[in-house]
Amino acid sequence: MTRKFIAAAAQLGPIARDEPRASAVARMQKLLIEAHRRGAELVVFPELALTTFFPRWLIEDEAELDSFYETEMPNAEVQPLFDTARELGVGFYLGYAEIAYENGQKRRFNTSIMVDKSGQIIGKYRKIHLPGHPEYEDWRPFQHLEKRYFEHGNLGFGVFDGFGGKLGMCLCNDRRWPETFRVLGLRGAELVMLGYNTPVHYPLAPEHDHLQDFHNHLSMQAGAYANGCWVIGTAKAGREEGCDLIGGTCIIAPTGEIIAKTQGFGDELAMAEIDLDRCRELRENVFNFALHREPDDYRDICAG
Ligand SMILES: CSCC[C@@H](NC(N)=O)C(=O)O
Repeated sequence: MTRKFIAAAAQLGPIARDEPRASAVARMQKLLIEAHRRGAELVVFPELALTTFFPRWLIEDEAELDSFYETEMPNAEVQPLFDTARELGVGFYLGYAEIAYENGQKRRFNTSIMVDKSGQIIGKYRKIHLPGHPEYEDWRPFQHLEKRYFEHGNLGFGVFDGFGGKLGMCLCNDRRWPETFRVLGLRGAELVMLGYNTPVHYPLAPEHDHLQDFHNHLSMQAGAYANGCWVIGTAKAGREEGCDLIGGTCIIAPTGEIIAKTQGFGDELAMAEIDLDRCRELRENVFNFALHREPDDYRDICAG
Protein backbone atom coordinates (compact mmCIF):
# COMPACT_ATOMS: atom_id res chain seq x y z
CA MET A 1 0.00 0.00 0.00
CA THR A 2 1.34 3.40 -0.96
CA ARG A 3 1.63 5.80 1.92
CA LYS A 4 2.10 8.93 -0.15
CA PHE A 5 0.00 12.08 -0.05
CA ILE A 6 0.40 15.75 -0.76
CA ALA A 7 0.50 18.06 2.25
CA ALA A 8 0.40 21.83 2.54
CA ALA A 9 1.84 24.09 5.19
CA ALA A 10 -0.62 27.00 5.23
CA GLN A 11 1.21 30.03 6.55
CA LEU A 12 -0.91 32.93 7.77
CA GLY A 13 0.15 36.54 7.65
CA PRO A 14 -0.61 38.76 10.63
CA ILE A 15 -3.98 38.67 12.39
CA ALA A 16 -5.05 42.00 13.89
CA ARG A 17 -6.15 42.24 17.52
CA ASP A 18 -9.66 43.21 16.42
CA GLU A 19 -9.86 40.79 13.48
CA PRO A 20 -12.97 38.64 13.87
CA ARG A 21 -12.72 34.83 13.87
CA ALA A 22 -14.84 34.85 10.71
CA SER A 23 -12.07 36.69 8.87
CA ALA A 24 -9.29 34.35 10.05
CA VAL A 25 -11.48 31.33 9.22
CA ALA A 26 -12.25 32.72 5.74
CA ARG A 27 -8.53 33.19 5.11
CA MET A 28 -7.88 29.60 6.15
CA GLN A 29 -10.73 28.30 3.98
CA LYS A 30 -9.20 30.10 1.00
CA LEU A 31 -5.81 28.51 1.65
CA LEU A 32 -7.40 25.10 2.15
CA ILE A 33 -9.35 25.35 -1.12
CA GLU A 34 -6.19 26.32 -3.01
CA ALA A 35 -4.23 23.52 -1.35
CA HIS A 36 -6.94 21.03 -2.37
CA ARG A 37 -6.89 22.39 -5.93
CA ARG A 38 -3.17 21.57 -5.95
CA GLY A 39 -3.79 18.05 -4.66
CA ALA A 40 -3.34 18.38 -0.89
CA GLU A 41 -4.98 15.91 1.47
CA LEU A 42 -3.59 17.48 4.64
CA VAL A 43 -3.16 21.16 5.55
CA VAL A 44 -1.18 22.44 8.54
CA PHE A 45 -2.19 25.83 9.97
CA PRO A 46 -0.23 27.83 12.60
CA GLU A 47 -0.30 28.02 16.39
CA LEU A 48 -3.11 30.27 17.72
CA ALA A 49 -4.41 30.49 14.17
CA LEU A 50 -7.79 31.99 15.00
CA THR A 51 -6.56 35.15 16.73
CA THR A 52 -3.69 37.54 17.06
CA PHE A 53 -0.83 36.35 19.32
CA PHE A 54 -2.48 37.86 22.42
CA PRO A 55 0.25 36.85 24.97
CA ARG A 56 2.12 39.94 23.80
CA TRP A 57 -0.20 42.03 26.01
CA LEU A 58 -1.14 42.02 29.67
CA ILE A 59 -4.91 41.55 29.62
CA GLU A 60 -6.35 41.84 33.13
CA ASP A 61 -10.03 41.82 32.26
CA GLU A 62 -11.10 38.16 32.34
CA ALA A 63 -13.89 38.56 29.81
CA GLU A 64 -11.52 40.23 27.38
CA LEU A 65 -8.93 37.49 27.92
CA ASP A 66 -11.59 34.80 27.45
CA SER A 67 -12.51 36.34 24.10
CA PHE A 68 -9.27 34.94 22.63
CA TYR A 69 -10.09 31.34 23.66
CA GLU A 70 -12.39 28.63 22.30
CA THR A 71 -14.59 26.72 24.72
CA GLU A 72 -15.73 24.21 22.07
CA MET A 73 -14.15 22.81 18.95
CA PRO A 74 -15.59 23.10 16.45
CA ASN A 75 -17.79 26.03 17.41
CA ALA A 76 -20.09 28.10 15.23
CA GLU A 77 -17.33 30.41 14.05
CA VAL A 78 -14.88 27.64 13.15
CA GLN A 79 -17.50 25.26 11.72
CA PRO A 80 -17.16 26.70 8.17
CA LEU A 81 -13.53 25.55 8.08
CA PHE A 82 -14.55 22.05 9.19
CA ASP A 83 -17.36 22.03 6.60
CA THR A 84 -15.12 23.09 3.72
CA ALA A 85 -12.45 20.57 4.71
CA ARG A 86 -14.97 17.73 4.99
CA GLU A 87 -16.61 18.61 1.65
CA LEU A 88 -13.21 18.59 -0.08
CA GLY A 89 -11.93 15.56 1.81
CA VAL A 90 -8.95 17.41 3.29
CA GLY A 91 -7.64 16.90 6.82
CA PHE A 92 -5.95 19.61 8.85
CA TYR A 93 -3.95 20.64 11.93
CA LEU A 94 -5.14 23.76 13.74
CA GLY A 95 -3.72 25.63 16.73
CA TYR A 96 -5.95 27.64 19.05
CA ALA A 97 -6.33 28.84 22.65
CA GLU A 98 -8.57 26.48 24.61
CA ILE A 99 -10.64 26.94 27.76
CA ALA A 100 -11.53 23.55 29.22
CA TYR A 101 -13.57 22.80 32.33
CA GLU A 102 -11.94 19.83 34.06
CA ASN A 103 -12.84 18.60 37.56
CA GLY A 104 -14.89 21.76 38.06
CA GLN A 105 -11.91 23.99 37.23
CA LYS A 106 -11.55 26.48 34.40
CA ARG A 107 -8.30 25.66 32.64
CA ARG A 108 -6.46 27.36 29.81
CA PHE A 109 -4.28 25.57 27.27
CA ASN A 110 -2.40 26.38 24.08
CA THR A 111 -3.85 23.57 21.99
CA SER A 112 -3.69 21.94 18.59
CA ILE A 113 -5.96 19.40 16.97
CA MET A 114 -5.65 16.99 14.09
CA VAL A 115 -8.75 16.54 11.92
CA ASP A 116 -9.16 13.71 9.44
CA LYS A 117 -10.59 13.92 5.92
CA SER A 118 -14.11 13.24 7.20
CA GLY A 119 -14.00 16.19 9.60
CA GLN A 120 -13.48 14.13 12.76
CA ILE A 121 -11.01 15.33 15.39
CA ILE A 122 -8.58 12.41 15.69
CA GLY A 123 -5.98 13.94 17.99
CA LYS A 124 -5.45 16.72 20.47
CA TYR A 125 -2.26 18.19 21.94
CA ARG A 126 -1.76 20.80 24.67
CA LYS A 127 1.53 22.71 24.57
CA ILE A 128 4.12 21.40 27.02
CA HIS A 129 7.05 23.84 26.69
CA LEU A 130 5.49 27.21 27.49
CA PRO A 131 7.97 30.05 26.91
CA GLY A 132 7.97 33.54 28.32
CA HIS A 133 7.07 34.82 31.80
CA PRO A 134 4.03 34.95 34.10
CA GLU A 135 4.14 38.58 35.24
CA TYR A 136 4.12 41.88 33.38
CA GLU A 137 7.67 43.11 32.73
CA ASP A 138 7.70 46.78 31.82
CA TRP A 139 11.20 46.80 30.28
CA ARG A 140 10.05 44.62 27.39
CA PRO A 141 8.95 46.16 24.09
CA PHE A 142 6.20 43.52 24.07
CA GLN A 143 5.20 40.83 26.54
CA HIS A 144 5.38 37.05 26.13
CA LEU A 145 2.84 35.96 28.76
CA GLU A 146 2.32 32.34 27.74
CA LYS A 147 3.30 31.25 31.26
CA ARG A 148 0.44 33.42 32.58
CA TYR A 149 -2.25 32.54 30.07
CA PHE A 150 -1.69 28.80 29.63
CA GLU A 151 -1.21 25.80 31.86
CA HIS A 152 1.35 23.15 31.11
CA GLY A 153 -0.26 20.72 28.67
CA ASN A 154 -1.65 17.61 30.34
CA LEU A 155 -2.03 15.27 27.39
CA GLY A 156 1.61 14.31 26.82
CA PHE A 157 3.08 13.90 23.35
CA GLY A 158 0.39 11.83 21.68
CA VAL A 159 0.86 9.94 18.42
CA PHE A 160 -2.29 9.24 16.44
CA ASP A 161 -3.22 6.96 13.55
CA GLY A 162 -4.19 8.90 10.44
CA PHE A 163 -3.38 9.46 6.77
CA GLY A 164 -2.04 5.92 6.52
CA GLY A 165 0.58 6.43 9.22
CA LYS A 166 1.43 7.67 12.70
CA LEU A 167 1.21 11.40 13.26
CA GLY A 168 2.37 13.59 16.15
CA MET A 169 1.87 17.22 17.05
CA CYS A 170 3.62 19.93 19.00
CA LEU A 171 3.52 23.72 19.18
CA CYS A 172 6.12 26.40 18.57
CA ASN A 173 8.60 26.44 21.49
CA ASP A 174 8.32 22.63 21.74
CA ARG A 175 10.32 22.40 18.51
CA ARG A 176 13.42 23.82 20.19
CA TRP A 177 13.54 20.85 22.58
CA PRO A 178 15.03 17.63 21.14
CA GLU A 179 13.05 15.69 23.74
CA THR A 180 9.82 16.64 21.96
CA PHE A 181 10.82 14.96 18.73
CA ARG A 182 12.53 12.04 20.46
CA VAL A 183 9.45 11.16 22.54
CA LEU A 184 7.27 11.44 19.43
CA GLY A 185 9.85 9.40 17.50
CA LEU A 186 9.96 6.71 20.17
CA ARG A 187 6.19 6.49 19.91
CA GLY A 188 6.52 5.91 16.20
CA ALA A 189 5.63 9.31 14.75
CA GLU A 190 6.31 9.42 11.02
CA LEU A 191 5.12 12.99 10.60
CA VAL A 192 5.22 15.77 13.21
CA MET A 193 3.05 18.83 12.59
CA LEU A 194 3.58 22.10 14.40
CA GLY A 195 2.59 25.74 14.21
CA TYR A 196 4.55 28.70 15.53
CA ASN A 197 4.45 32.42 16.36
CA THR A 198 8.08 33.49 16.72
CA PRO A 199 9.03 37.14 17.15
CA VAL A 200 12.18 38.26 15.35
CA HIS A 201 13.19 40.19 18.45
CA TYR A 202 14.12 38.12 21.51
CA PRO A 203 14.36 40.67 24.32
CA LEU A 204 16.49 38.45 26.62
CA ALA A 205 19.22 37.98 23.98
CA PRO A 206 18.77 40.56 21.21
CA GLU A 207 22.17 39.59 19.83
CA HIS A 208 20.40 36.44 18.58
CA ASP A 209 17.72 38.28 16.62
CA HIS A 210 19.50 37.67 13.31
CA LEU A 211 19.54 33.93 14.09
CA GLN A 212 15.78 33.43 14.52
CA ASP A 213 15.25 31.89 11.09
CA PHE A 214 18.35 29.73 11.48
CA HIS A 215 17.30 28.44 14.90
CA ASN A 216 13.80 27.75 13.61
CA HIS A 217 15.02 25.55 10.80
CA LEU A 218 17.91 24.09 12.79
CA SER A 219 15.51 22.77 15.45
CA MET A 220 13.01 21.29 13.02
CA GLN A 221 15.59 19.82 10.63
CA ALA A 222 17.47 18.21 13.51
CA GLY A 223 14.21 16.84 14.92
CA ALA A 224 13.30 15.34 11.55
CA TYR A 225 16.72 13.81 10.89
CA ALA A 226 17.45 12.38 14.35
CA ASN A 227 14.06 10.69 14.46
CA GLY A 228 13.63 9.82 10.81
CA CYS A 229 10.31 11.61 10.51
CA TRP A 230 8.70 14.25 8.33
CA VAL A 231 8.16 17.68 9.89
CA ILE A 232 5.73 20.34 8.75
CA GLY A 233 6.26 23.68 10.49
CA THR A 234 3.84 26.52 9.81
CA ALA A 235 4.31 30.15 10.83
CA LYS A 236 2.03 32.98 11.65
CA ALA A 237 4.27 35.52 10.01
CA GLY A 238 4.76 39.19 9.33
CA ARG A 239 4.25 42.40 11.28
CA GLU A 240 1.41 41.64 13.69
CA GLU A 241 0.34 44.60 15.82
CA GLY A 242 3.83 46.12 15.49
CA CYS A 243 5.65 42.88 16.33
CA ASP A 244 7.62 41.19 13.53
CA LEU A 245 7.12 37.42 13.36
CA ILE A 246 9.41 35.18 11.35
CA GLY A 247 8.13 33.23 8.34
CA GLY A 248 10.09 30.26 7.07
CA THR A 249 7.13 27.87 6.94
CA CYS A 250 8.44 24.61 5.54
CA ILE A 251 8.15 20.90 4.91
CA ILE A 252 11.16 18.82 5.97
CA ALA A 253 11.98 15.29 4.81
CA PRO A 254 13.26 12.61 7.21
CA THR A 255 16.77 13.32 5.89
CA GLY A 256 16.50 16.80 7.43
CA GLU A 257 16.25 18.49 4.03
CA ILE A 258 13.78 21.34 3.55
CA ILE A 259 11.86 20.37 0.42
CA ALA A 260 9.27 23.18 0.35
CA LYS A 261 9.28 26.63 1.90
CA THR A 262 7.27 29.83 1.77
CA GLN A 263 8.90 32.94 0.36
CA GLY A 264 7.06 35.79 2.07
CA PHE A 265 5.28 36.82 5.27
CA GLY A 266 1.63 36.68 4.21
CA ASP A 267 -0.97 33.96 3.62
CA GLU A 268 0.94 31.43 1.52
CA LEU A 269 1.24 27.70 0.92
CA ALA A 270 4.31 25.48 0.90
CA MET A 271 3.47 22.09 -0.59
CA ALA A 272 5.17 18.76 -1.04
CA GLU A 273 4.48 15.08 -1.47
CA ILE A 274 4.95 13.17 1.78
CA ASP A 275 6.05 9.56 1.43
CA LEU A 276 5.78 8.09 4.92
CA ASP A 277 7.80 5.06 3.85
CA ARG A 278 10.85 7.31 3.49
CA CYS A 279 11.11 7.31 7.31
CA ARG A 280 12.68 3.87 6.92
CA GLU A 281 15.72 5.43 5.23
CA LEU A 282 16.71 6.66 8.70
CA ARG A 283 14.84 4.43 11.09
CA GLU A 284 16.22 1.22 9.58
CA ASN A 285 19.75 2.56 9.41
CA VAL A 286 21.59 5.22 11.39
CA PHE A 287 18.61 5.86 13.67
CA ASN A 288 17.45 2.30 14.16
CA PHE A 289 16.47 2.90 17.78
CA ALA A 290 16.32 -0.78 18.73
CA LEU A 291 19.84 -1.42 17.47
CA HIS A 292 21.70 1.76 18.33
CA ARG A 293 20.06 3.72 21.16
CA GLU A 294 21.79 3.54 24.54
CA PRO A 295 19.10 4.58 27.01
CA ASP A 296 21.06 3.45 30.08
CA ASP A 297 23.45 6.30 29.38
CA TYR A 298 20.70 8.87 28.95
CA ARG A 299 19.21 8.72 32.45
CA ASP A 300 20.21 12.30 33.31
CA ILE A 301 17.84 13.76 30.74
CA CYS A 302 14.89 12.31 32.61
CA ALA A 303 15.98 13.58 36.04
CA GLY A 304 13.90 16.46 37.37
C1 LIG B 1 12.46 31.70 23.10
S1 LIG B 1 10.81 32.24 23.20
C2 LIG B 1 10.53 32.55 21.55
C3 LIG B 1 9.13 32.56 21.16
C4 LIG B 1 8.49 31.23 21.12
N1 LIG B 1 7.13 31.39 20.69
C5 LIG B 1 6.15 30.57 21.02
N2 LIG B 1 4.91 30.91 20.63
O1 LIG B 1 6.34 29.55 21.67
C6 LIG B 1 9.30 30.31 20.20
O2 LIG B 1 9.92 29.38 20.72
O3 LIG B 1 9.35 30.52 19.00
